[in-house]
Formats: sequence, C-alpha cells, structure tokens
Amino acid sequence: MSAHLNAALREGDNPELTEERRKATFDTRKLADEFFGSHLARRRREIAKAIDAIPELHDTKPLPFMTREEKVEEAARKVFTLSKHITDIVDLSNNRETQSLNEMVIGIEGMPISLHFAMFIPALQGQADDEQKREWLDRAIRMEIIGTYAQTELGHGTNLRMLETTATYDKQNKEFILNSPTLTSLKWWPGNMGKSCNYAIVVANLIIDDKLLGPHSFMVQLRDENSHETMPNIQIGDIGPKMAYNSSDNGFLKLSNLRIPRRNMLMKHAKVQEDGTYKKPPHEKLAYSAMVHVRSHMITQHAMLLAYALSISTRYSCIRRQGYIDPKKDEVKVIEYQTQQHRLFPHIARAYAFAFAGTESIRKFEIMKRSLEAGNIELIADLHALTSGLKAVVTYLAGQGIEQARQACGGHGYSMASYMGEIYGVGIAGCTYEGENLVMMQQLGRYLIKAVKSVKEGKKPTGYVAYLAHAGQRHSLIDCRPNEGYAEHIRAFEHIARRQTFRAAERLQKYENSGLSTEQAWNNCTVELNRASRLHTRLFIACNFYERVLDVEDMAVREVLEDLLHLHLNYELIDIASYALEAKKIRPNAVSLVDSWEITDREHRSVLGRRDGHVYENLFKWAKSSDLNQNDVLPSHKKHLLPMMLNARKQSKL
Ligand SMILES: CC/C=C\C/C=C\C/C=C\C/C=C\CC/C=C/C(=O)SCCNC(=O)CCNC(=O)[C@H](O)C(C)(C)COP(=O)(O)OP(=O)(O)OC[C@H]1O[C@@H](n2cnc3c(N)ncnc32)[C@H](O)[C@@H]1OP(=O)(O)O
Ligand SMILES: Cc1cc2nc3c(=O)[nH]c(=O)nc-3n(C[C@H](O)[C@H](O)[C@H](O)COP(=O)(O)OP(=O)(O)OC[C@H]3O[C@@H](n4cnc5c(N)ncnc54)[C@H](O)[C@@H]3O)c2cc1C
Repeated sequence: MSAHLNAALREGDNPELTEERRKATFDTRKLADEFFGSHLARRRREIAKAIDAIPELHDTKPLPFMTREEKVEEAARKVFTLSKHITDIVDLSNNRETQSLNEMVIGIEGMPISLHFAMFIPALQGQADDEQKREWLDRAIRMEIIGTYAQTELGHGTNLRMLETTATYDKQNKEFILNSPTLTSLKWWPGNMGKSCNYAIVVANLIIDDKLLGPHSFMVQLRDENSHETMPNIQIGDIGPKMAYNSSDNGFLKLSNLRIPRRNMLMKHAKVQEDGTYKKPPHEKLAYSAMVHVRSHMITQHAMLLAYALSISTRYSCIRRQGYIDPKKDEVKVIEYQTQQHRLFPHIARAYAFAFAGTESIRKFEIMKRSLEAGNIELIADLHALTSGLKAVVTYLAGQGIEQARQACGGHGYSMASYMGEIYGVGIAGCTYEGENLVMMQQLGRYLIKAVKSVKEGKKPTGYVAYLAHAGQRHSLIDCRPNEGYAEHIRAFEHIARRQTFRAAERLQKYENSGLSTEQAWNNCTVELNRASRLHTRLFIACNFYERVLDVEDMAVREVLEDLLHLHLNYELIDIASYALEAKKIRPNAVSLVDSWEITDREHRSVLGRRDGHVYENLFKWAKSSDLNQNDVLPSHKKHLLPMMLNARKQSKL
C-alpha cells in the first residue's frame, strides 16, 4: 500500500510510529468502515471534529488527578454542556452514535445519565403501555426527568425471584404500597440513583390478596422535580467508591410504606385492574427486557474497551526500545519480541471478532423487538440464550486481553498515565453487572440441554444450535491443519462444542437417573455445562467472524481480516502453538490495525497510547501536573514524617 493512503500518517509524529504506518498493506479508513460499519465510522469522525471545536467539552484536567467529587462534578458539567449541543452533533435515536459521543466527551468512568439511556428509557419502551409512555417516556427523552433502573438489593442481585422489596396492592385506594422490609431488601448498586436521578423504575415482588406474583416494574419518584430533595417515605444515598466507574453515583434506596398510584406499575404486558384482577404477561420474562437490551449492547462496548487497551499497548510497543535481538545492532522496539506479539495479536483478532459479534447481537435484538411488537414471542428464548453467552464470554475475555495489554506496557502500564487501570476496572465490571457471568452461562446451558433433548428425539434444531444435530461429521483436532481452509476449522470447532454439550447432557441425565432432584443434578453438572456454553459461544463468535470476512469487498482489507481470522481460529482451537506463522504476517500491520479503530487521543485519555507517539515528554508533563507536586514539601509530610525523622535523629544524637 502506498503510504499516502494511510489516513493516520501526520507531520511531526514520532518517526517510530510513522515507520510502522508506512508498512500498512491496507487503508485504515476502509478497515474502520468494517469494524464500526461505514455509517458509524463516518459519524465518529464527524463527532470527533465537532468536539474539537467546542472547548467546554474538553477535559479540564486528566481524570485520574481528580477526586471523586471532582469527577462527579466534571461529568455533570459535561452532560449539561452537551445538552446544549447534542442535537447538533448526533442523531439521538442512534444509540451507538450517542454512546460514541459520550465516550469521547465524558469518558468511560460513568456519568449522571448512563442508566437513564441504558435502562430507564429502554424499560419504558419495552414495558410501559401507550398511555404510560405518553406520561413518562416523552419527558424522559426530553430529559425533563432523569431515571435509573433499581433492581438489585443488598441481599439479592442474581436471584430475582427472591427480591425482598414488595409492592402490595391496596384495592380500596387503588394504590401499591412499596416497602423495603429488611436491611437486605435495600436497593443497592443502581447507577446514578445516589444523587443524580429523580425517578427510578423499581423492581419489586407484586403481592395481591396475599398472593406473591413475582418481580414487576414500578415507576417511583425519588426526588422533588424542583428542589431535588428526597421525597417522603424514601431514604437514598451513594454507596461509596468502587474499583472503577467513580464518576457514577451508584446508590442505595429504602422505601417505607411508599404509596404510588395503580397506574405506576408498568402495564404493557402484565396488568393489574382496579379490582385487583391480575393479567399475566404473554411471556413470563418480558419484565426482564431492559436487561436483555443492555446485554445485547455490551458486546460492542467491550470490544471497544479491548480496542482502547490494545491500541495503547501496540503503539507504545513500537515506541519502547528495550534489549537486543542482535547484540551488534541497536536496542529493538519491544514489539519485535515474539512473546510481545503472542501477547497482543490474538487479542487484536478478538477485538475484531467481538465487534462483529456485537453488531450481530444488536441486529438480533432489533429483529426480536420488531417481532415482539407484532405479537410474536418466539424469538425471545433464542435472543436470551445468545446474549447471555456472549455477555459472559466477551466480558471475561476482554478483561483478560486488557490485562495482557497492561502487562505489555511494563511499569508505565501500571501508572494511571496509561489509563489501563480504569479501562480494566470498567471492563471487568461487565463480568458482574447485567447478570453474573457464571450464572448467565447456565442460562445458555439450559437452552443447550433443551436442544440436545430435541436432537435425541430425532428433531433437527435450527439456527445457532443446528450443528448439534450433525453428529456424523466427526473430525478431531489432529485432522485440522492450519492451511486447509477455514471451513475445516469451523467444523473442528463445532465438533468440540458438540462433544462437550453432549457430555454435559449425558452427565446430567446420569445424575437425574440416580435419583437426585433436578436442581441437585443440575448443580453437579454446572462446571461441565458452563464449559459447553463457553465453547458454543466461542463457536458463534468464530463463525460470525468467518461469515463477516467473506462479505468484505475491498481486497486489501479482506486480506488483513483473513490474517486475523486465521490467527483467531488457530488461537481458539489449538491454543498458542500454531500461530507463530500468523504472528509474522500480522507484525507489519500491527499499528495500522489499531489505527483503524480511529480512537482519538481525547477518547483514549492515555499518555502511552498517543496517536503521535510522543510518549516520554508527555509522561514527564503528566508527572509534573500531579497534585502532590504542587508543594515541594507536602503539608502531611511536615505534620507526620518530618517530626518523626527529626525526632529519630535527635534520639540518635543523645
Ligand atoms: C443505549 C445504550 C445501551 C446499552 C448500554 C451499552 C452498554 C452498557 C454500558 C454501560 C453499562 C453501565 C452500567 C451497567 C448497569 C448495570 C445494570 C444492572 O446490572 S441491572 C441488574 C441486572 N441484574 C441481572 O442481570 C440479574 C440476573 N438474574 C437474572 O436475569 C435472573 O434471575 C435469572 C435469568 C438468572 C433467573 O431468572 P428466573 O426468573 O429465576 O428464571 P429461571 O432461571 O428459572 O428460568 C426460567 C425460564 O426463563 C428463561 N429466562 C430467564 N431470563 C430470561 C430473559 N431475560 N428472557 C427470556 N427468557 C428468560 C430461562 O431461560 C428459562 O427458560 P426455560 O424454562 O429453560 O425455557
Ligand atoms: C458497576 C455495577 C453497576 C451496577 N448497576 C446496577 C444497576 O444500575 N441496577 C441494578 O439493579 N443493579 C446494578 N448492579 C448490580 C448487578 O446487577 C449485580 O451485582 C449482579 O447482577 C450480580 O448479582 P449479585 O451481586 O447478587 O451477585 P451474587 O449472585 O451474590 O454472586 C456471587 C457469586 O455467587 C455465584 N452464584 C450466585 N447464584 C448462583 C447460582 N444460581 N448458581 C451458581 N453460582 C451462583 C456467582 O457466580 C458469584 O460467583 C451493578 C453492579 C455493578 C458492579
């Protein structure tokens, strides 16, 4: 590729990076079009340019130097400033555009309206009837009110059926009475609930005539719309600092005999009539729709977090020189070491694979939503299984990749100047929120066991589990040589996933036959079942990557994606042993592969990952701006350590 086609080349950059960019075999803009989709890639460039022109939207100082209060204030200031410009910059109905704008301006550490857009609005869209939408959704979209999604409690997050918050219907007054009867029933964790929101969708166990009807969603006003003071019968606050996400005020909530009108229960699906008659929803789990929405969006979000970490470490690895391969020559860029390439490149391949899987899960969510609007509930189970598996596998592997990227930066990777600590903290939170990963794997496990049962009954499952019926096509890993083509890799992958799923199903059957209860038998098999779920999901990611690459028209881009696909399939299949060959092919394109993610310096917030590669001078600037450097001698030092040392000295002279 002639160098002028590489959009990332700029005058004045560190020559080490320019040298890398000149080696690119493809146009980074064209690969960005594949990674994001051409519309979003173009919009991200336009959004970045628009932000450049509005200084109030820029960071006032690096986030790691801020206290928690300053972070919360900075996020609030930017949200307010953005509210004046946002409709000029993005199409608000486009989630991914809006998310890109938020990440570029506010960053990944949280903001006062995260949950408002991620869950409050989607819950209203999915669960409120038309009249309720007119009352709350329009106001929420206009941001007249800010809401959150309050489900998790101090004592229960995973097991929703055991939520202790109650909503008891009072027929006389046509009201629900909401209560947090115990300490463990306090709502705990909801994002932005502590200080920012004035409304919440509270998930509570519905009780009518002493009958427990399971978790349902209720609209609760938390704070006065004018004074923002807490409403009566409500106690609310922030839960304190967390491993990451410290710009967000995750909160607690206690409800004490709070009365709300009957129509504050979201009634698109389940309904409670004035006389207390209860009408069941058409599908029992429609009340969980906001969670499925977020899970389907988390995959692209985690691909992006992994991309942040890898572009920082790949660029830095081409700046950092340390040691020799040939002692007669200069010190080499650390990227030249095979171990460094093996540490980073499989994760670069995964970032692409995850982004493609995420685009697919969002597409599937939209298809399910439209089909549900037409009254069809058939796609719900498939989507739940797919998103449960993807959410769990991608958040976990992205976390591993981010940590490898941090280690690849050596000591400087541990400084917050690299921003790796925050990226990791935010990434691994995804293993927990929206359903703890090992629990979500079990949800997919249930679906796989059902598919095995139908195969055993002679039926042919369709869609993502169709391969479970192809037991005749047995191939072993030993048959799978890297250059035989990708179809062979996929068949080997299918074989391994199928074998594990059948093994888990047989084991479950054995325990059930031995007289154990269904639940006990299930618990005895969950390790095997989760392995099956993991393999099934990794197979989906690999197949999707494979099919996606076949669609690419630009030959240079297709070739580099095929290199990544080859590496991905080999890495996933035979672990590390066979991919030294691929690493050699990826090496010349390493920087351009990460440049294609088009992450701006503003978005990165990393000194190590700077696009221009001027790392060391900026590390020094960063160190000088530390609060601790504002005084030559810290007041705390004068107060404690200096007297201690002076005293010790005095003692020794005696
Ligand atoms: C605009 C931007 C959009 C998105 C943002 C993008 C990215 C995110 C960015 C930032 C995020 C920032 C902050 C994060 C905020 C976090 C919020 C939260 O965490 S909210 C709380 C989330 N809580 C959970 O996820 C709880 C997990 N627990 C459960 O989901 C359930 O309890 C569990 C599924 C584990 C069990 O439920 P239960 O009712 O007991 O069912 P059971 O296991 O018995 O299964 C019965 C039957 O139901 C099926 N099923 C279960 N769930 C669903 C579902 N959701 N949909 C469809 N079907 C479901 C289950 O498979 C089973 O079916 P079968 O009987 O086997 O057929
Ligand atoms: C950053 C962040 C933001 C959040 N935001 C929100 C929010 O906005 N709104 C909200 O309502 N909640 C929110 N949460 C809460 C989150 O959804 C829950 O923490 C999550 O669903 C996990 O539930 P838990 O904490 O009860 O974990 P637990 O269920 O207590 O998990 C502990 C361990 O038990 C295991 N375990 C539990 N059940 C089973 C089982 N059945 N089988 C096998 N193993 C099991 C788990 O695998 C895990 O290892 C947030 C959490 C975080 C970290």
